[in-house]
Amino acid sequence: MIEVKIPLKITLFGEHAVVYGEPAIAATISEKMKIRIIPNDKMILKSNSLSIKGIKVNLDEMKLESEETGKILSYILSTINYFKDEIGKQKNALIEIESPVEPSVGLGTSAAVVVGTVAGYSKLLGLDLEKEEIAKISYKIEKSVQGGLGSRMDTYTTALGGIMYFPPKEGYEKINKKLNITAGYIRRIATTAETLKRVKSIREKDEDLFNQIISTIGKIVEKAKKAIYQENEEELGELMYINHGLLMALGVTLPPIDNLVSTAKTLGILGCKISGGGGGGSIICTKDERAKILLSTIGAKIIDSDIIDDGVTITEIN
Ligand SMILES: Nc1ncnc2c1ncn2[C@@H]1O[C@H](COP(=O)(O)OP(=O)(O)O)[C@@H](O)[C@H]1O
Ligand SMILES: C[C@@](O)(CCOP(=O)(O)O)CC(=O)O
Ligand SMILES: [Mg+2]
Repeated sequence: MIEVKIPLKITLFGEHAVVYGEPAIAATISEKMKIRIIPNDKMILKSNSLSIKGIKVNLDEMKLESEETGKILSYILSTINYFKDEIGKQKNALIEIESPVEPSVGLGTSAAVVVGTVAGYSKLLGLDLEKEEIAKISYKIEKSVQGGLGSRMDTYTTALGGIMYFPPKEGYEKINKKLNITAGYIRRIATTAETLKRVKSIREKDEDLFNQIISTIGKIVEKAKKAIYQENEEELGELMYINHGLLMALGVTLPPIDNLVSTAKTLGILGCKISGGGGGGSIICTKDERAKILLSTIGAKIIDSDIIDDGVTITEIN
């Protein structure tokens, strides 16, 4: 059996803008997804956290049919197909996913699923991929499932681990600094793929205005990078509020989250913002007990958001 552990991630700064070539900063947290790959006579997927709405059962073939099923399976199926079509290798396995959170909460669950499956399945196929290679393949797969939309941020962060700065357009740089964050999430209806399409349509409506917004986000990211290196938590917090405001301008925030963020500012919490794809999902604040209380008032689930250095880990258990 192969067991893969993949950390979830928070986006500190620059989500959405990174998709259009701007810089971003993300970090892995102590919440981890586990994927076990067990050789099997059939290809089977098992997951502890798939809430599938509107299930239909085809009694002729005893098959489960649902719109959600396609969405849920897409990242795994594309990974299996990648190795079949591009590498010419295939082996049946039971793929078991154990996630500490529901799918699609802005914590990089899609990247974790892809990175974990690429890491574990390639091992089963006898390939010994470096973490960077896992990140590269996973990025390609995640982007293709999302209809060609998406950045390298989530897959590279979850594969390589730590606080990661992504310069404009390409590359990455690990930031060896400490950061303390409080985080939680609320359920969201739209997936990141769907939110990305909506953001793209805003761009098509007024490209000039859109470019102004995302380039300002890019400037915030560069200032935030400096603030992290200088351990200036006040500056960092202030930049989180500004980044949130621009994400609101892109239409990816929600009223309860906007209220929380502005209440947090009034209370003197150093910084808060939405994190990830938006439309609900994750909220991060500078570490503060009051932020936990605020998150609970909107029904958010608090997560273990200690920033860790690990990326994906693969263990073979015989
Ligand atoms: N526990 C899981 N088991 C199987 N697939 C999952 C799981 N969690 C997430 N996924 C996949 O990731 C998709 C969600 O991606 P996305 O909306 O980008 O969420 P996130 O913002 O957390 O990355 C789901 O539709 C599903 O395909
Ligand atoms: C919105 C985006 O910048 C981050 C999405 O993060 P998540 O899937 O919501 O965890 C998309 C991307 O970078 O590919
Ligand atoms: Mg995702």
